[in-house]
Amino acid sequence: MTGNAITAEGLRKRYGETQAVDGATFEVRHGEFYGILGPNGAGKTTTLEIVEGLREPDEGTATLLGEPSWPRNKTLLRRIGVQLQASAFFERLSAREQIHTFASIYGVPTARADEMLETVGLAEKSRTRENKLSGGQAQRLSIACALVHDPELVFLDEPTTGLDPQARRNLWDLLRTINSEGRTVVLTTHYMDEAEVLCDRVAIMDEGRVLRVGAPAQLIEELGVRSLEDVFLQLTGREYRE
Ligand SMILES: Nc1ncnc2c1ncn2[C@@H]1O[C@H](COP(=O)(O)OP(=O)(O)OP(=O)(O)O)[C@@H](O)[C@H]1O
Repeated sequence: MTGNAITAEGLRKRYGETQAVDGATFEVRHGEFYGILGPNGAGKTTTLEIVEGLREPDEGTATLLGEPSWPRNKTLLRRIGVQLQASAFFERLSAREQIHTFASIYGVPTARADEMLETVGLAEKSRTRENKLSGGQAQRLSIACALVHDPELVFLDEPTTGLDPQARRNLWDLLRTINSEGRTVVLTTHYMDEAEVLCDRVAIMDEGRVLRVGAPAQLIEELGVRSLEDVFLQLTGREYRE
């Protein structure tokens, strides 16, 4: 495929007095595992919402899979997967009912939805209600729902937040598989070790701008530091977790 999976140029978005995104520019290649890192309030979520076509920028343009993100494009929405927070599940439904609901929205056969539950290791929990799933299970269900229509590109917003180390590692394996099947993966995370092991490249964001982009190892070398955590500290002048 030619061109980039995502091109974002000079994105700006203001909410009242807050300049949430202030000229964000970056590109994601097809098949890339791309991380967006930044402290709370850096503008990551707003930037992704603009790229996904869910929010109109005040300025700038975003191109997603070769098409403009805005005005919202229904054909494009079918080609991308957006992981919703576990709190966005339909109330009182079981894991299987949740994913069947997503499948029916996209016209996907229920057998495919059941397969997806199995892929994320939730076949045994299919009859469990959303509010009875553990944190890791709920994250895996939300990823399964985002993948049920076999999108080319997946957006994951802090997929491993709040998980114990073993559950995080299991999810890393799943995310690697998703990417190795040829899908572009864009993820935001608060964990530098996670970005370091998973991402081909990361964009470091602060105050609505992309400060630097590169492969984790390359950034570490360029700045002459020991870890991505140090890169972050050096570029933003602050600890990642405040
Ligand atoms: N709908 C909104 N209305 C008003 N202000 C908003 C809105 N959404 C975000 N903001 C503000 O814009 C700034 C950027 O928020 P955003 O959620 O994009 O950052 P983030 O990097 O995703 O943060 P976090 O890591 O905490 O999720 C913050 O100061 C936030 O308070």
